Amino acid sequence: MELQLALDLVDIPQGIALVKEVESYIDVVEIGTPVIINEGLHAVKAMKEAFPGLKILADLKVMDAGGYEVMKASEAGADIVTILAVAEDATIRGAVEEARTQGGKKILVDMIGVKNLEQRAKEVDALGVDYICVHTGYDLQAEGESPFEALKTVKSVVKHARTAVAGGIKLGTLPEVIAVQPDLVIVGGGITGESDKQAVAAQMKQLIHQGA
Ligand SMILES: O=C([C@H](O)CO)[C@H](O)[C@H](O)COP(=O)(O)O
Repeated sequence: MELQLALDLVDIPQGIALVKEVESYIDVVEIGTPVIINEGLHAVKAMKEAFPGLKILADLKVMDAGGYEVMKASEAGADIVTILAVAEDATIRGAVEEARTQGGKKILVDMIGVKNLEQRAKEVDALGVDYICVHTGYDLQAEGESPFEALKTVKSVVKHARTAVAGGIKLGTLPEVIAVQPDLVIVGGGITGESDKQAVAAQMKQLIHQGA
C-alpha cells in the first residue's frame, strides 16, 4: 500500500516546500487539478526535477483526447496520469495505449461521478488501466459524503487493476481505509491542512506500513 500526497491549493514553490517536509513518508506526489489549471504542466516538470525519486501523478482528469493528453503529461515527467471513468471507452483505450508507448507510464481512472460503480469498474478494469480510484470530490465532501463504501464495492469486483481511494481522508479515518486494503491511499487536506505536516505524514506512513 502506497501513500500519495495531493497538492491542490498551492503554487509551484509552495508545493516544492511542502513536499520537502514530508518526502520521506510519501511514495507519490499528485499535482492536483487546480494546480495544473493555474500553473500548467510546468508544475509536473518542476516537481519531477525537484524530486526525481518520487513518482509524480498529473491529475488531469482527462475526458477526451486520452492519447494526446497522456503524451503531453508524460513528456513533462508524469509517471501516472488520471482519466475520468465517465469518459468514452475509446478515450481510456487511447490513454492506456499511449502510456505503454511512453514506457512504464500508468493510467489511473477516477470513478468520480460514476453512478453504477460495479458495472463501470468491471468495464474499465477490462480496458487494461493500472489503477481504479474511488473518489469523493470536494463538492460531495461538503455534503458529508466519503469514499469508504465505494472502495469496498470496487474492491469486490476489480480483478486486474490496483485500487486507489481519495476524498477527505484524515489521520482519524485512515484505519477504516486501510482495513479495505487499497493499493494507493490519496491524501490532500489531511496532510496539507495540518500545522505539523511531517508528523501527520509520518503517522500515516506508519499506519499504512502496519496495515499493508
Ligand atoms: O482530486 C482532488 C480534488 O478533485 C481536487 O482536484 C483531490 O486531490 C483529492 O480529493 C484529494 O484531496 P483531499 O480530498 O483534500 O484529501
